[in-house]
Amino acid sequence: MSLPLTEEQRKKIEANRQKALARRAEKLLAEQHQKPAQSKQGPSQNLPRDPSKSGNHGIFFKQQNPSSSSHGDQRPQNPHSFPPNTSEQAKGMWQRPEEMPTACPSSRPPNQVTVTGISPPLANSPPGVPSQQLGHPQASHETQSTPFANTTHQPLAKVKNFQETAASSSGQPPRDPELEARMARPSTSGQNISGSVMPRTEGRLQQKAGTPLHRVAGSQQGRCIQNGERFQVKIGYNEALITVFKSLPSRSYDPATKTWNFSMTDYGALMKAAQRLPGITLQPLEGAEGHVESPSTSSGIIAKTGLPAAPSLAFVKGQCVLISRARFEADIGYSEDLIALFKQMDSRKYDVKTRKWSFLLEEYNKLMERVRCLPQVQLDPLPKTLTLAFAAQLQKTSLSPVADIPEADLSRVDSKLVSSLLPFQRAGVNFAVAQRGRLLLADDMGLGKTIQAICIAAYYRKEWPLLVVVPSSVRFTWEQAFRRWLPSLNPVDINVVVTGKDRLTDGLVNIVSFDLLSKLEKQLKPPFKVVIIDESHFLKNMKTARCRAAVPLLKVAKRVILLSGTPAMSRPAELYTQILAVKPTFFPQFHAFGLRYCGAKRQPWGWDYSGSSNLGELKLLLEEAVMLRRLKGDVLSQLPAKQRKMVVVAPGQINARTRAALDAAAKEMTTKDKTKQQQKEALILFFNRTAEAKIPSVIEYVLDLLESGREKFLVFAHHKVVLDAITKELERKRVQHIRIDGSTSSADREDLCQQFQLSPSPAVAVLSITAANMGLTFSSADLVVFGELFWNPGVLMQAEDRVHRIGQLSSVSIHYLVARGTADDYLWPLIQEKIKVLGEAGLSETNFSEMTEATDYFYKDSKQQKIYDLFQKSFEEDGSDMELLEAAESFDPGSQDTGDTLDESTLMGSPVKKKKFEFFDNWDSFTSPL
Ligand SMILES: Nc1ncnc2c1ncn2[C@@H]1O[C@H](COP(=O)(O)OP(=O)(O)OP(=O)(O)O)[C@@H](O)[C@H]1O
Repeated sequence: MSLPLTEEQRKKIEANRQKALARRAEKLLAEQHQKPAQSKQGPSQNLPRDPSKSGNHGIFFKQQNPSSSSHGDQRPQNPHSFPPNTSEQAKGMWQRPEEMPTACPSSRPPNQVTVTGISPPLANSPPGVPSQQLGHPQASHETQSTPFANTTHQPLAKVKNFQETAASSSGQPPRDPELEARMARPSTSGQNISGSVMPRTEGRLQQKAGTPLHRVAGSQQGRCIQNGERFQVKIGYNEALITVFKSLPSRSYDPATKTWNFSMTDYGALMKAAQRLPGITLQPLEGAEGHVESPSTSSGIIAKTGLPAAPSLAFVKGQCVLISRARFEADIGYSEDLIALFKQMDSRKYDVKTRKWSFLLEEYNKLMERVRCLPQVQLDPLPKTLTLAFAAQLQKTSLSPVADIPEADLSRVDSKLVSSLLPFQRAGVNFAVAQRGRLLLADDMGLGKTIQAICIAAYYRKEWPLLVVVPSSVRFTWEQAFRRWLPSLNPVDINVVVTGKDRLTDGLVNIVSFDLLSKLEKQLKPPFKVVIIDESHFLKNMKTARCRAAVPLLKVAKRVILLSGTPAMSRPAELYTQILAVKPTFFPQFHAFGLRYCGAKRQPWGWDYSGSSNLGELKLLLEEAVMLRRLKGDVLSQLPAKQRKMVVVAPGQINARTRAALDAAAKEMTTKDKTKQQQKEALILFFNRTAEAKIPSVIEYVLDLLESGREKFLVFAHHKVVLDAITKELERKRVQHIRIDGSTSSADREDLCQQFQLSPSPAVAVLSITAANMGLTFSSADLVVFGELFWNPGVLMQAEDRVHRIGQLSSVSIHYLVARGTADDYLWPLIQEKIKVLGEAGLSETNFSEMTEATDYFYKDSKQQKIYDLFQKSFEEDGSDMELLEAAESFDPGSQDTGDTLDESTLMGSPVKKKKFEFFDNWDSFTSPL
C-alpha cells in the first residue's frame, strides 16, 4: 500500500507535469517549423490553409497594419480618403497585380519581387508584427526581397493560433469587429475553427480555451536590448525559446556573446511567442512595449477563421511635418510600400534616432502625389499655410538655410534715428520691410523694440496717421520716444489720448492705451493703415474687450507692427490672436491652429487647446513669415552694459486733491518773502506729495512688468509710504517679494538677498534707495526700476549696481519712473546735470540724457526755473540730505491734512495671472534650420 502523497510531493509532480506540458508544446512547434509542408497537410484542420491551393495564384496585395500609425487609432477612420477603386483592398480583399489600380505609377521599386503563388501565413508582415510600426529601414529592405515567401513563420503562426485562441475567447473584444467580419470568409475546408478545437497532437494542450498556461516554477528571465538597428535577447538557455528564435527569419547567432539577435521586423512575433512560453519572462525593449499587439488583433482573426494568413492589410496614417526651412518629415508608421516609395526620393534621409524619413521640400509635391496612389496609406499633407509660406523652397527657388533679407531703403526716415540703430535693430527693420510692414517683433526685453517700431512706422510714413496702442503706464514714454527719434515730426502732431472724451484721430501719431481703445472703438472708422501694438501679448485672450477692439482693426490695417518680449507665456494658443493680427489668412479659424499646434484634445466638455504640438514647425513658420525674435545673449556684444530708460508715468493718475496739494507746495516754494527755512519746508512737502502722487503709477508699472513676464527685478523707492504701498500690493497679488529698508537688520539683509537670488520663480525686491543701495548683490535680476527719483546721482548709480556687478552676464535695464507736474520735473534734470558734471570730470562714465528719451523733458519757464534753482541750491548745501531723508521717513500721508488716503481702487487691479514663463523659454531648443 502506497502512502498518500505529501503536499510538497504533489506540488512537485504538478510542476513537472507543467514542465512536460510545456516541453511538448515546444516540440510540437519545432516539428511544425521543420516540416511546414507536412503540417499544412497534416491532421490538424486548424492550420492555415495552403494558399497555393486556394486559387490565389498571382496574388499581390498591399500590406496593412492596423496598428502601425503613430497616431493612435490607425484604422481607416475616413473611408473617403480611399480611392474608390481600391475599396476592395481596403476591405482586405486580395488582388491580382493586373487588378491593381493603374492610374498611379507603381510605388514598388524595380528590384522588388512580387512573389506569386505563395502567401504564407506570417510571411514578412505578420499581422501584429509590431516592428512594422517602427519604420525601420532594414525591415523594409529585408521584406522587399521576399515579400511573402518566408514560410518559416508558420510555426509562429501556430503558436499564435494556440495562444490567441485562448485569449480571444477570454472575453477580449476583437480590436475591429468590422474588419474581422470582412476577413472571416469561410475556409475552404469548411472547418470553423474555434478555440475549443485543438490539434490532436497537442494532447494535454487541448485545454479549454481561455485556460491560461501555468507558469512553471523556476521561471527564466531575460531581456531585449537594442543594438543599432537590431535587437539582442539576453537570456539563459531554453529549448523552447531557441525553437522560436530559429523560426524567425532575421535570426542571427553571435557565438562570441552566445546571444541571438534579430531585426526589428521580428520583434513583435518574438515577444508574443515568448509571452506564451511557460516560465519565460522577457523584458521588452525600452519604449517598445506598445508594439506587441494584443492577441485579439488581426492575427487572432486568422487563427479563428483558419484563413491562409494573409500578409497584413494594414492602414497607416500619419502626417507631414516641417523640420527645417528646407526639409519636411513623414511622421507615419511602417508600410512596406511607403518605404519603397520613400526610397525613390533623391533627397531622402533616414533619422536612425527618430526612425523617420525626411525629404527636401522641393520633392514634397512629387512625394505627395505618389503617396496618394497607396490606398493603405494616409499621409496628411503640410497645412496649406506652410506650403504658401515656404513656396520658394517648394519650388526650389530658395534652399538657403536662412532667409535672405534685403536691405531696406531708409533714406526717407530721419537720419538721427537710422544712424542710431544698432546692427541687429537695422536687421529687424529690414525683416519688417521684407514682411511688408506686418510682423511680430518679439525681441527680448530691453533690446530697443521701440526704436525699431518707430523706424518701421516711419518707413511707411506716407500711409499715416499712425495708431500706437500701448499699456497705459507707458503712453508718455512713447510720446517721448517719438520726439526723440523723429525730430522731423512736429510735437503738436503727437496726440496722446488720455480720456474717453479725447479724439483718437487728432494727431498724425495717436497714442492710446488698450483700455481706452476699446472705449473709442467707434472712432476707428476709417481704419488706420499703420498700427503699432506695444506688449501685444495683452491681446492673447480673444474674449477680452481689448482684443475684440484691436483684432478687427489689425486685420484691415495695411501695416501691423506688434511688439512683445513675451508673445506667449505658457502655451502656443496664446500666440493665435497675434498671428491672426499679422497674417489673417494663415489660420482664419482657431480650431485648425489648435489641432496642429495646441495638441487639441476633445473632452466631454468641448475641445482642450491648452497643450502644444509640432512646436518645431510652428517656430519655423513664425520665423519665416511672422516673427522676429532675438535674445539678449544673441546680441550682447552690441548692447551697452547698462540701458537706462525714462518712463514718463501718467499724470492722469494723480487725483485732484493730491494735485491741489502739489500745486500748493510748488506755490509755497516760489512765493516771495519766504525765509530760507520756509522754502525748504515747502520743498520737503513738495517732495513728499510727489511720493504720494506717484504711488498708483508705480504700482501699475510694477504689475505691468509682471504681466509682461518679467520674472525678477528690483524696485527702489525712497519714501516709506511708497515702499509700504508696493509691498502691500505684491502681498495682495501673492507675488513673491522681499523688502529691505532702514529697519532691516544686517543679518536679515543677507538672508533676504539670498532668498531673492535663489528664488526660481518670479520675485520682486522692494528696496529703499538710501538703505539698500550698497553691499548687496542681486545679480540674478537684470532690471532695476526706480519708482522714485533721488537727487544724488551717486546714490542712484550705487543702487543700479546691485544688479550690474560681477556675476551679471546680461545687459542691465534701468527704468526711471518720472511723473510730470511733480518734483520729478526738477529732480530729473538736476540728476542729469550733476551726472554731466561728473562725466566731464571723468568721474562718471554715463550720461543720462544720452541714454534716455528725456532730452526735452524739462521745459523751463520762469517759475520752473525758480523751483529748479531752489532744488539745486537745497541739495547742494550741507545737511540738506539729512533733513530730506528725515522728512521722507517721517512722512505719513494720513497725518497730512489732504484727506488723501490711498484708495485701492485707484491702484492697478489687473491680476498677475501667469508667472512661469515656459513656452518661449524653450523656444531655442526647438528644431532649428538645418
Ligand atoms: N539704438 C539705440 N540707441 C540709443 N538708445 C537705445 C537704442 N536702442 C534702445 N535704446 C534704449 O534702450 C532702452 C530700452 O529700449 P526699449 O524700451 O525700446 O526696449 P524694449 O525692447 O521695448 O524693452 P521692453 O520689452 O522692456 O519694453 C531705451 O531707453 C531706449 O531708448
